[in-house]
Amino acid sequence: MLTIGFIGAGQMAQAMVKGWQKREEIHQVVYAPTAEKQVASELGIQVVDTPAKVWEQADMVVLAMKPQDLQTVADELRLVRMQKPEVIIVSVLAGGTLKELHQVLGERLVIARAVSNINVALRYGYTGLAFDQYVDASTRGAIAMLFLELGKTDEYPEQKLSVVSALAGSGPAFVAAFVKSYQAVGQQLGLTEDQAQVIALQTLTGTGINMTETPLSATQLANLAIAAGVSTNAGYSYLTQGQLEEVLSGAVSATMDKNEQGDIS
Ligand SMILES: NC(=O)C1=CN([C@@H]2O[C@H](COP(=O)(O)OP(=O)(O)OC[C@H]3O[C@@H](n4cnc5c(N)ncnc54)[C@H](O)[C@@H]3O)[C@@H](O)[C@H]2O)C=CC1
Ligand SMILES: O=C(O)[C@@H]1CCC=N1
Repeated sequence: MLTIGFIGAGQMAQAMVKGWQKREEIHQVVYAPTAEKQVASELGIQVVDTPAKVWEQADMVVLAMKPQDLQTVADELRLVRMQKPEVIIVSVLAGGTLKELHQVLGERLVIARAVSNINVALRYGYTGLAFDQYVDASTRGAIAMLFLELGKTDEYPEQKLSVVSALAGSGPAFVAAFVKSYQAVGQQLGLTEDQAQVIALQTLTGTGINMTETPLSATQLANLAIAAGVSTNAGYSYLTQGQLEEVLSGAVSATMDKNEQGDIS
Protein backbone atom coordinates (compact mmCIF):
# COMPACT_ATOMS: atom_id res chain seq x y z
CA MET A 1 0.00 0.00 0.00
CA LEU A 2 1.31 3.43 -0.97
CA THR A 3 0.08 6.40 1.06
CA ILE A 4 -0.24 9.73 -0.74
CA GLY A 5 -0.91 12.74 1.47
CA PHE A 6 -2.26 16.10 0.33
CA ILE A 7 -1.69 19.44 1.97
CA GLY A 8 -4.64 21.53 0.81
CA ALA A 9 -7.96 20.23 -0.44
CA GLY A 10 -8.73 22.69 -3.23
CA GLN A 11 -9.50 22.11 -6.90
CA MET A 12 -6.17 20.54 -7.82
CA ALA A 13 -5.96 18.23 -4.79
CA GLN A 14 -9.55 17.06 -5.31
CA ALA A 15 -8.87 16.29 -8.98
CA MET A 16 -5.77 14.23 -8.14
CA VAL A 17 -7.56 12.38 -5.33
CA LYS A 18 -10.34 11.39 -7.74
CA GLY A 19 -7.84 10.20 -10.34
CA TRP A 20 -5.83 8.04 -7.93
CA GLN A 21 -8.93 6.84 -6.08
CA LYS A 22 -9.46 4.23 -8.79
CA ARG A 23 -6.29 2.43 -7.65
CA GLU A 24 -6.92 0.13 -4.68
CA GLU A 25 -3.28 -0.03 -3.65
CA ILE A 26 -3.17 3.73 -3.07
CA HIS A 27 -4.32 5.09 0.30
CA GLN A 28 -4.97 8.83 0.34
CA VAL A 29 -5.04 11.23 3.25
CA VAL A 30 -5.67 14.97 3.12
CA TYR A 31 -5.17 17.96 5.35
CA ALA A 32 -8.12 20.24 4.72
CA PRO A 33 -8.34 23.59 6.47
CA THR A 34 -11.68 24.05 8.30
CA ALA A 35 -13.58 25.50 5.37
CA GLU A 36 -12.84 22.50 3.16
CA LYS A 37 -13.29 19.67 5.70
CA GLN A 38 -16.76 18.86 4.40
CA VAL A 39 -15.64 18.79 0.75
CA ALA A 40 -12.68 16.60 1.65
CA SER A 41 -14.86 14.18 3.63
CA GLU A 42 -17.20 13.87 0.66
CA LEU A 43 -14.28 12.60 -1.41
CA GLY A 44 -14.37 9.51 0.79
CA ILE A 45 -10.74 9.64 1.88
CA GLN A 46 -9.13 10.15 5.27
CA VAL A 47 -9.16 13.77 6.46
CA VAL A 48 -6.75 14.97 9.16
CA ASP A 49 -6.53 18.31 10.94
CA THR A 50 -2.83 19.20 10.65
CA PRO A 51 -0.25 19.03 7.85
CA ALA A 52 2.02 17.11 10.27
CA LYS A 53 -0.51 14.26 10.49
CA VAL A 54 -0.45 13.98 6.70
CA TRP A 55 3.34 13.79 6.73
CA GLU A 56 3.46 11.18 9.50
CA GLN A 57 1.34 8.76 7.44
CA ALA A 58 2.50 9.48 3.91
CA ASP A 59 5.15 8.00 1.64
CA MET A 60 4.61 10.93 -0.71
CA VAL A 61 3.26 14.35 0.23
CA VAL A 62 1.65 16.52 -2.45
CA LEU A 63 1.85 20.25 -1.75
CA ALA A 64 -1.47 21.50 -3.16
CA MET A 65 -1.98 24.85 -1.49
CA LYS A 66 -1.27 28.29 -2.96
CA PRO A 67 2.41 29.32 -3.20
CA GLN A 68 1.94 32.09 -0.61
CA ASP A 69 1.04 29.47 2.04
CA LEU A 70 4.27 27.51 1.60
CA GLN A 71 6.16 29.12 4.49
CA THR A 72 3.25 28.50 6.90
CA VAL A 73 3.06 24.86 5.82
CA ALA A 74 6.85 24.45 6.12
CA ASP A 75 6.69 25.82 9.68
CA GLU A 76 3.89 23.41 10.59
CA LEU A 77 6.01 20.54 9.23
CA ARG A 78 9.20 21.60 10.99
CA LEU A 79 9.34 18.72 13.46
CA VAL A 80 8.10 15.89 11.25
CA ARG A 81 10.42 16.91 8.42
CA MET A 82 13.33 16.08 10.75
CA GLN A 83 11.71 12.96 12.22
CA LYS A 84 10.80 11.42 8.84
CA PRO A 85 13.04 12.93 6.13
CA GLU A 86 12.49 10.08 3.68
CA VAL A 87 9.07 11.38 2.62
CA ILE A 88 8.96 12.32 -1.08
CA ILE A 89 7.56 15.81 -1.68
CA VAL A 90 5.74 16.61 -4.90
CA SER A 91 4.86 20.25 -5.38
CA VAL A 92 2.00 21.02 -7.77
CA LEU A 93 2.43 24.74 -7.11
CA ALA A 94 2.66 26.64 -10.37
CA GLY A 95 5.39 28.82 -8.83
CA GLY A 96 8.31 28.01 -6.60
CA THR A 97 11.48 26.55 -8.07
CA LEU A 98 13.09 23.40 -6.71
CA LYS A 99 15.87 25.58 -5.27
CA GLU A 100 13.32 27.76 -3.47
CA LEU A 101 11.39 24.72 -2.24
CA HIS A 102 14.61 23.23 -0.82
CA GLN A 103 15.42 26.53 0.89
CA VAL A 104 12.03 26.57 2.62
CA LEU A 105 11.57 22.85 3.30
CA GLY A 106 15.06 21.46 3.71
CA GLU A 107 18.14 20.93 1.56
CA ARG A 108 18.30 17.16 2.01
CA LEU A 109 14.69 16.28 1.24
CA VAL A 110 13.58 14.65 -2.00
CA ILE A 111 11.46 17.19 -3.87
CA ALA A 112 9.86 17.00 -7.32
CA ARG A 113 7.66 19.46 -9.18
CA ALA A 114 4.54 18.32 -11.03
CA VAL A 115 2.70 20.87 -13.13
CA SER A 116 -0.65 19.28 -13.83
CA ASN A 117 -4.24 20.13 -14.67
CA ILE A 118 -7.74 19.39 -13.39
CA ASN A 119 -8.36 16.75 -16.07
CA VAL A 120 -6.38 14.33 -13.88
CA ALA A 121 -9.72 13.70 -12.12
CA LEU A 122 -10.79 11.75 -15.23
CA ARG A 123 -7.29 10.43 -15.86
CA TYR A 124 -7.03 12.61 -18.97
CA GLY A 125 -4.62 15.04 -17.39
CA TYR A 126 -1.25 16.25 -18.56
CA THR A 127 1.60 16.58 -16.08
CA GLY A 128 5.02 18.11 -16.64
CA LEU A 129 7.57 16.78 -14.12
CA ALA A 130 10.89 18.31 -13.09
CA PHE A 131 13.54 16.88 -10.80
CA ASP A 132 16.89 17.99 -9.49
CA GLN A 133 20.05 16.04 -8.76
CA TYR A 134 18.76 14.90 -5.35
CA VAL A 135 16.13 12.63 -6.95
CA ASP A 136 17.49 9.26 -8.05
CA ALA A 137 16.40 7.44 -11.19
CA SER A 138 14.16 4.90 -9.45
CA THR A 139 12.31 7.63 -7.52
CA ARG A 140 11.86 9.63 -10.76
CA GLY A 141 10.46 6.50 -12.40
CA ALA A 142 8.09 5.80 -9.51
CA ILE A 143 6.75 9.38 -9.54
CA ALA A 144 6.34 9.31 -13.32
CA MET A 145 4.41 6.02 -13.08
CA LEU A 146 2.02 7.57 -10.56
CA PHE A 147 1.30 10.52 -12.82
CA LEU A 148 0.93 8.21 -15.79
CA GLU A 149 -2.11 6.84 -13.94
CA LEU A 150 -3.64 10.30 -14.28
CA GLY A 151 -3.06 10.81 -18.00
CA LYS A 152 0.04 11.71 -19.97
CA THR A 153 3.25 12.93 -18.43
CA ASP A 154 6.70 14.05 -19.54
CA GLU A 155 9.86 15.14 -17.79
CA TYR A 156 11.17 18.66 -18.50
CA PRO A 157 14.15 20.79 -17.56
CA GLU A 158 12.69 22.92 -14.77
CA GLN A 159 12.87 26.21 -16.67
CA LYS A 160 10.30 24.87 -19.17
CA LEU A 161 7.66 24.31 -16.48
CA SER A 162 6.32 27.87 -16.66
CA VAL A 163 5.32 27.26 -20.30
CA VAL A 164 3.87 23.83 -19.43
CA SER A 165 1.91 25.39 -16.58
CA ALA A 166 0.39 28.04 -18.86
CA LEU A 167 -0.40 25.63 -21.70
CA ALA A 168 -1.42 22.51 -19.77
CA GLY A 169 -2.14 23.68 -16.20
CA SER A 170 -4.33 26.57 -17.31
CA GLY A 171 -5.22 24.84 -20.60
CA PRO A 172 -8.63 23.44 -19.59
CA ALA A 173 -9.83 27.01 -19.02
CA PHE A 174 -8.52 28.12 -22.42
CA VAL A 175 -10.11 25.21 -24.26
CA ALA A 176 -13.36 25.84 -22.37
CA ALA A 177 -13.21 29.47 -23.54
CA PHE A 178 -12.98 28.25 -27.15
CA VAL A 179 -15.99 25.96 -26.64
CA LYS A 180 -17.90 28.85 -25.07
CA SER A 181 -17.25 31.02 -28.14
CA TYR A 182 -18.28 28.16 -30.44
CA GLN A 183 -21.53 27.79 -28.49
CA ALA A 184 -22.19 31.53 -28.47
CA VAL A 185 -21.78 31.77 -32.23
CA GLY A 186 -24.16 28.84 -32.73
CA GLN A 187 -26.76 30.56 -30.57
CA GLN A 188 -26.31 33.92 -32.29
CA LEU A 189 -27.07 32.12 -35.56
CA GLY A 190 -30.36 30.67 -34.30
CA LEU A 191 -29.49 27.31 -32.66
CA THR A 192 -30.79 26.53 -29.20
CA GLU A 193 -28.34 26.53 -26.28
CA ASP A 194 -28.52 22.72 -26.13
CA GLN A 195 -27.93 22.27 -29.83
CA ALA A 196 -24.98 24.68 -29.82
CA GLN A 197 -23.49 22.95 -26.77
CA VAL A 198 -23.79 19.44 -28.20
CA ILE A 199 -22.26 20.53 -31.51
CA ALA A 200 -19.38 22.35 -29.76
CA LEU A 201 -18.57 19.47 -27.41
CA GLN A 202 -19.02 16.64 -29.91
CA THR A 203 -16.86 18.46 -32.46
CA LEU A 204 -14.16 19.17 -29.87
CA THR A 205 -14.17 15.63 -28.46
CA GLY A 206 -14.43 13.93 -31.86
CA THR A 207 -11.60 15.99 -33.32
CA GLY A 208 -9.44 15.37 -30.23
CA ILE A 209 -10.02 11.61 -30.40
CA ASN A 210 -9.44 11.61 -34.15
CA MET A 211 -6.04 13.24 -33.71
CA THR A 212 -5.18 11.04 -30.72
CA GLU A 213 -6.12 7.73 -32.32
CA THR A 214 -4.70 8.38 -35.79
CA PRO A 215 -1.26 9.68 -36.75
CA LEU A 216 -2.87 12.78 -38.28
CA SER A 217 -1.29 16.11 -37.39
CA ALA A 218 -3.55 19.12 -36.83
CA THR A 219 -2.75 20.43 -40.31
CA GLN A 220 -3.45 17.04 -41.93
CA LEU A 221 -6.77 16.71 -40.11
CA ALA A 222 -7.75 20.23 -41.13
CA ASN A 223 -6.83 19.42 -44.73
CA LEU A 224 -9.05 16.30 -44.59
CA ALA A 225 -11.99 18.37 -43.40
CA ILE A 226 -11.26 21.02 -46.01
CA ALA A 227 -10.68 18.61 -48.91
CA ALA A 228 -14.32 17.61 -49.24
CA GLY A 229 -15.58 21.05 -50.15
CA VAL A 230 -14.82 24.70 -50.65
CA SER A 231 -16.67 26.39 -47.80
CA THR A 232 -14.58 25.06 -44.85
CA ASN A 233 -11.45 26.57 -46.33
CA ALA A 234 -13.03 30.02 -46.28
CA GLY A 235 -13.55 29.79 -42.50
CA TYR A 236 -10.26 27.99 -41.84
CA SER A 237 -8.30 30.66 -43.70
CA TYR A 238 -10.12 33.35 -41.74
CA LEU A 239 -9.12 31.66 -38.46
CA THR A 240 -5.53 30.81 -39.31
CA GLN A 241 -4.71 34.03 -41.15
CA GLY A 242 -6.59 36.02 -38.55
CA GLN A 243 -5.76 36.56 -34.90
CA LEU A 244 -6.27 33.10 -33.36
CA GLU A 245 -2.59 32.36 -32.72
CA GLU A 246 -1.96 35.91 -31.57
CA VAL A 247 -4.89 35.76 -29.15
CA LEU A 248 -3.67 32.44 -27.71
CA SER A 249 -0.13 33.73 -27.47
CA GLY A 250 -1.44 36.78 -25.56
CA ALA A 251 -3.40 34.55 -23.19
CA VAL A 252 -0.36 32.34 -22.48
CA SER A 253 1.92 35.36 -21.97
CA ALA A 254 -0.56 36.97 -19.55
CA THR A 255 -0.72 33.70 -17.61
CA MET A 256 3.06 33.32 -17.46
CA ASP A 257 3.48 36.93 -16.31
CA LYS A 258 0.92 36.45 -13.56
CA ASN A 259 2.59 33.23 -12.39
CA GLU A 260 5.93 35.02 -12.15
CA GLN A 261 4.39 37.77 -10.04
CA GLY A 262 2.90 35.19 -7.67
CA ASP A 263 6.12 33.26 -7.23
CA ILE A 264 7.20 32.33 -3.71
CA SER A 265 10.53 34.14 -3.96
N1 LIG B 1 -6.55 24.60 -10.25
C1 LIG B 1 -5.76 24.21 -11.24
O1 LIG B 1 -6.23 23.94 -12.36
C2 LIG B 1 -4.28 24.11 -11.04
C3 LIG B 1 -3.66 24.49 -9.86
N2 LIG B 1 -2.31 24.37 -9.73
C4 LIG B 1 -1.66 24.74 -8.49
O2 LIG B 1 -2.22 24.01 -7.43
C5 LIG B 1 -2.20 24.77 -6.24
C6 LIG B 1 -3.56 24.76 -5.63
O3 LIG B 1 -4.45 25.34 -6.56
P1 LIG B 1 -6.00 25.14 -6.43
O4 LIG B 1 -6.28 23.77 -6.00
O5 LIG B 1 -6.57 25.64 -7.69
O6 LIG B 1 -6.29 26.18 -5.27
P2 LIG B 1 -7.49 26.18 -4.24
O7 LIG B 1 -7.60 27.58 -3.76
O8 LIG B 1 -8.67 25.51 -4.82
O9 LIG B 1 -6.93 25.27 -3.07
C7 LIG B 1 -5.89 25.67 -2.20
C8 LIG B 1 -5.98 24.85 -0.93
O10 LIG B 1 -4.97 25.22 0.01
C9 LIG B 1 -5.57 25.33 1.28
N3 LIG B 1 -4.79 26.16 2.19
C10 LIG B 1 -4.87 27.48 2.40
N4 LIG B 1 -4.01 27.85 3.37
C11 LIG B 1 -3.37 26.74 3.76
C12 LIG B 1 -2.37 26.48 4.73
N5 LIG B 1 -1.84 27.43 5.46
N6 LIG B 1 -1.97 25.21 4.87
C13 LIG B 1 -2.46 24.23 4.08
N7 LIG B 1 -3.41 24.41 3.16
C14 LIG B 1 -3.86 25.66 3.00
C15 LIG B 1 -6.91 25.92 0.96
O11 LIG B 1 -7.78 25.84 2.04
C16 LIG B 1 -7.30 25.02 -0.20
O12 LIG B 1 -7.72 23.76 0.24
C17 LIG B 1 -1.73 26.17 -6.61
O13 LIG B 1 -0.44 26.34 -6.11
C18 LIG B 1 -1.78 26.22 -8.13
O14 LIG B 1 -0.74 26.94 -8.66
C19 LIG B 1 -1.55 23.85 -10.72
C20 LIG B 1 -2.10 23.45 -11.89
C21 LIG B 1 -3.51 23.55 -12.16
O1 LIG C 1 -4.37 29.61 -12.00
C1 LIG C 1 -3.39 29.17 -11.40
O2 LIG C 1 -2.72 29.87 -10.65
C2 LIG C 1 -2.98 27.72 -11.58
C3 LIG C 1 -1.66 27.57 -12.21
C4 LIG C 1 -1.84 26.61 -13.36
C5 LIG C 1 -3.25 26.47 -13.45
N1 LIG C 1 -3.85 27.04 -12.48
